[in-house]
Amino acid sequence: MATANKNLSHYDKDQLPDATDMEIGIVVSEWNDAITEGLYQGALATLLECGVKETRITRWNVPGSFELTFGCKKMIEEVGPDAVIAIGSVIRGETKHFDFVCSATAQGIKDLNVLTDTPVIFCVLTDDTLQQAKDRSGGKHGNKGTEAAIAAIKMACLGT
Ligand SMILES: Nc1c(NC[C@H](O)[C@H](O)[C@H](O)CO)[nH]c(=O)[nH]c1=O
Ligand SMILES: CC(=O)[C@@H](O)COP(=O)(O)O
Repeated sequence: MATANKNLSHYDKDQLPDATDMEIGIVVSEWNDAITEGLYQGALATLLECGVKETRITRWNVPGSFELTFGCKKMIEEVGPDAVIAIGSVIRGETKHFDFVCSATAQGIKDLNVLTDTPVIFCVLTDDTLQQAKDRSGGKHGNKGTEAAIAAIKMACLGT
């Protein structure tokens, strides 16, 4: 289902696991920060609404989405959260750089999910236009940050 047919911010809090004792890490890319800040605010608000304590949410910034993999890896090693949310916004430019950044970031985050025992949530928008990014970070299609926070809560206690 395309995002255009689904509100990214829709969820039923009563259907979620108890998140009151969870430790959540959030690594935020500074590229397109107007977008990534919107994603971060969506994720933060949802985590707090679902009972995660603000003192147990750790935020680190990295320069761009390509650095999210290293930032999440370092967060896992040094903080040891129950889950990490990787937040980025990649917007297509004139060259193929978009394709390489998106692919490397997605593969790197996938690799962390395979190689570590900590779930890393892919909250990276990969848009052709700024408007598409705005629509998915608190706009008409909701906020992928909300979706990512819900995924983090669910994955943090998977199998327990
Ligand atoms: N163009 C975008 C980038 N580019 C920067 C890379 O992510 C990386 O920081 C650089 O190549 C140095 O390693 N990053 C984004 O997050 N979004 C973009 O639109
Ligand atoms: C995703 C990017 O790296 C891109 O925004 C850079 O723009 P350009 O391809 O015009 O150099």
